[in-house]
Amino acid sequence: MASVPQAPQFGLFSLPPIKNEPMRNYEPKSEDRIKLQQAVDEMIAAGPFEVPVVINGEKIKTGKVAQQPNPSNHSHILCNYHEADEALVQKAIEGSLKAKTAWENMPWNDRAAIFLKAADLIASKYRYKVLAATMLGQGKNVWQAEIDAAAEICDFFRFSAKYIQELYSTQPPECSANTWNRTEYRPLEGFVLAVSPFNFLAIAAGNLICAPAMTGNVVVWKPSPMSIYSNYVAYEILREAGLPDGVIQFVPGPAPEIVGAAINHREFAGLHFTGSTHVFRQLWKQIGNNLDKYRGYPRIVGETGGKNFHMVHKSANVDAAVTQSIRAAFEYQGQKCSALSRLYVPKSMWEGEFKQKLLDQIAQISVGPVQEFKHFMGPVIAKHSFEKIMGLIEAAKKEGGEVLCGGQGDDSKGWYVQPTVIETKDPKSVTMVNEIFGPVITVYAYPDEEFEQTCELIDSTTEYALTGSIFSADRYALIRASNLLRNASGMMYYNDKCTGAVVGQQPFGGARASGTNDKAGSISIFYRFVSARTIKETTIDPATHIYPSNLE
Ligand SMILES: NC(=O)c1ccc[n+]([C@@H]2O[C@H](COP(=O)([O-])OP(=O)(O)OC[C@H]3O[C@@H](n4cnc5c(N)ncnc54)[C@H](O)[C@@H]3O)[C@@H](O)[C@H]2O)c1
Ligand SMILES: N[C@@H](CCC=O)C(=O)O
Repeated sequence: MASVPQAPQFGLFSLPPIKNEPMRNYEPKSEDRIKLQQAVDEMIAAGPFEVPVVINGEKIKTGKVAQQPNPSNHSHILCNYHEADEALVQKAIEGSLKAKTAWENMPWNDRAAIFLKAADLIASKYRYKVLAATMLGQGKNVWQAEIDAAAEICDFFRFSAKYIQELYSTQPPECSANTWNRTEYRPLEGFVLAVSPFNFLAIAAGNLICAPAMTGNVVVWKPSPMSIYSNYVAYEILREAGLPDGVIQFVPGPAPEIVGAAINHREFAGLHFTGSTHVFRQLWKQIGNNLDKYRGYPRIVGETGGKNFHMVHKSANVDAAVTQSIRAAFEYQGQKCSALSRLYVPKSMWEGEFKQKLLDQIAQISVGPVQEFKHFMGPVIAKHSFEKIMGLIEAAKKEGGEVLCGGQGDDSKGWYVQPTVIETKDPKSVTMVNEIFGPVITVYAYPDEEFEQTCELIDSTTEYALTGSIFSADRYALIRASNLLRNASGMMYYNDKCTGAVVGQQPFGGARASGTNDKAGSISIFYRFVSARTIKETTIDPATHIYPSNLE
């Protein structure tokens, strides 16, 4: 157990300049390309790796082992990981509560320094290793891995420091005579449970665990079984950067058991979740049922599913709308929560040139294993995803949807699904409504004169409200659609694709069934993991209890 540091801080420190991590290109024959290819090849040859549970800094090999396959080639096992059980969750919680006093007493600049160092380590010494682990484990091609596991994760660490500094500086604007008002932003009492999705390392390690930890909370982290290895690599980097024992406990294992044990604990203070809507709803209900058990009211933060749209107006630039739609729908095989899933195009434009241009560009997309850098698309994450996606394509066909391209999958070596476009005459058909999380878009060619009615249709088609875009060269149409679609998404793009939010630039989150919209990548999220205490100090004592108004 670390002793409680009470280091004096003789200065109000500024942070080093905070900027987005520059993206690298990995063009053929570049040094980055050669070194990354080497890291990928070495990782394939050296695996499978062994990943322990980590509690209080101790690496625990439970002997109950599960596997994370490489989705590009599922006979290749990337890692074997040890699973925790309920007893280890109790140990993790107790250990984190013991680590809490020292952690929350650590001066803010020292806490920040750990995460700033982790960002610098990822950006330099470990860049290729983190990228290789993300490519092989999560089926990302180089560019998608660079977005996530180099740029966004560093951005989360660095911008979080900036936002917390801003939060701590947010103080009451007024003090009456002879008083001093102050606000301190205490961490929550108890521990925070972080439950992360497979698809973004940055969301898991950069946001879900670090937003609470950086504000002084202790965290029990249950990573996704489909991204264990990259998550563990990032965790080890945080440890190398100086994260003390017990502050973040790494607890992989069977989800209902691990999460259930944490949620049932009296000291449960908050859930930081990203994943599917149905799991989040289930957890919220479990928490609600436990309310009498807890010390306080747990904070519940969850970003969940999407059914994202592009709305194209007749004035739009067709080439731009086509290209942006392809990127939004098929990058990372449609496995971004923000991925395009519903495309609305005026009928005359669709039949005129949009449809043909879309199909011509999609025909050039290559799909293949991520270690072959040339492919625009890789595999989907797992067998169950492959089956769900293929099942939804079949369901769309049964409802009369016409498959214009793709519709085929091959799971013999890896889980590959071809980029698929379905045209529907029924704007509320199955693939217009349900989240697919795969490389499939459904197009509805709307009557040219029904632009406004189609906006209302978009708004009322699904329960989700995550991301959406409007393509229009006509500013009046843009404004009209934006007003009609005000509540249809938490992220609205004008003449841009509906994916690709950047920390520090486009705070991310959706509403309705898509989440609590606490906007990761902005100051807002940090308010959820602190419990402010207001302090008023009086310097001059009153002489009497009588007020002037009491005088005759
Ligand atoms: N809105 C966002 O910011 C955002 C970002 C990324 C992903 N997502 C969403 O995440 C989903 C894809 O990720 P996923 O497949 O990892 O999601 P998921 O819901 O299957 O899993 C998320 C986490 O919950 C855990 N989990 C699963 N079942 C559980 C249960 N019964 N009890 C407790 N925990 C359980 C998983 O093990 C994992 O750690 C999509 O719906 C996507 O839209 C949303
Ligand atoms: N922030 C990412 C999406 C993360 C969800 O999976 C984007 O905007 O594309």
